[in-house]
Amino acid sequence: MTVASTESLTKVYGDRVAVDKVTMTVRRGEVYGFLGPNGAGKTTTLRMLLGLIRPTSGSARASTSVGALIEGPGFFPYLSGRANLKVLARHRGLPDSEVERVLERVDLASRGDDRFKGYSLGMKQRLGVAAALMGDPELIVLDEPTNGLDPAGMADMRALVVDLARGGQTVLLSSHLLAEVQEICHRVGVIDDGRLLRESTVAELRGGVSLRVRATPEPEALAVAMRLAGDDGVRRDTDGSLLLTLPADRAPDVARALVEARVDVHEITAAERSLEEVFFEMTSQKESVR
Ligand SMILES: Nc1ncnc2c1ncn2[C@@H]1O[C@H](COP(=O)(O)OP(=O)(O)OP(=O)(O)O)[C@@H](O)[C@H]1O
Repeated sequence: MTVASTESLTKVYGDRVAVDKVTMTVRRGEVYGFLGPNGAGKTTTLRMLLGLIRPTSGSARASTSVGALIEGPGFFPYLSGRANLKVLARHRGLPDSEVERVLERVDLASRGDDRFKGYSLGMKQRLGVAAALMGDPELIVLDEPTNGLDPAGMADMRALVVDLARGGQTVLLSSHLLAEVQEICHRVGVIDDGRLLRESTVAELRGGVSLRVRATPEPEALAVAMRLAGDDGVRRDTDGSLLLTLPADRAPDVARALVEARVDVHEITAAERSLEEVFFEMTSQKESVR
């Protein structure tokens, strides 16, 4: 079930198209990674989805309750984390018990009485997530939640997102870090230069698992590979090995067929493309179309 979606969403600033006909959907229960380099249009898209700015054309809607951490959370520096959340809770008519629940959720309960001012950046971000979780919204939107954090803070934030997802929380997060998205997201929308290049699961995006085969003589190996994986299912890698689009459990079949064809097998391994490779391939394809 879709909890948030955009349809041909567009935002123009002067002569700059910040977001260009973006159509995306976030489904209930998933961690959706909105992935793209700085300036790609992620924040602008999220702000339109949250109704903070108006689209130039197209539409964006969240069909459910939403909590968000979108720009550096505005907390009072001299109040404690707990007191800051209480201010927000009063403002929104929520009980103090909700403050305690979300402080526990982001693992800040024991530091809740410290002044916000003295928090590390990671703790400040986690307090921001706590604020977004107040009132138990079905969807939470996190704009670059790990940006600026040190490695430990990033790891904490990733663990928190994974933990929220395990509890059934739907999360939409933006990131320019491929490794991060690969690690914690179920589905990804790749955005560059305002345009959504692709939307799919992380696994689909990487093109599934393929088998890397190193065998000689090469022409005979290629013929066998094509017979098993189809003409379109074989690529030759730069080092001369063959990449077959076949699931890893077909490795024994491939080995047998090669041996039967009197081909010497030097290596058969499962090879998965990293999201990084796919991303650069995608963005360079886009360049060449221009
Ligand atoms: N209020 C604004 N006025 C003019 N241009 C803007 C405005 N907001 C964003 N832009 C431009 O729109 C483009 C997309 O910006 P946006 O902040 O959405 O990108 P982003 O992917 O979130 O990048 P970052 O991670 O750097 O925030 C950029 O070129 C930016 O300069």
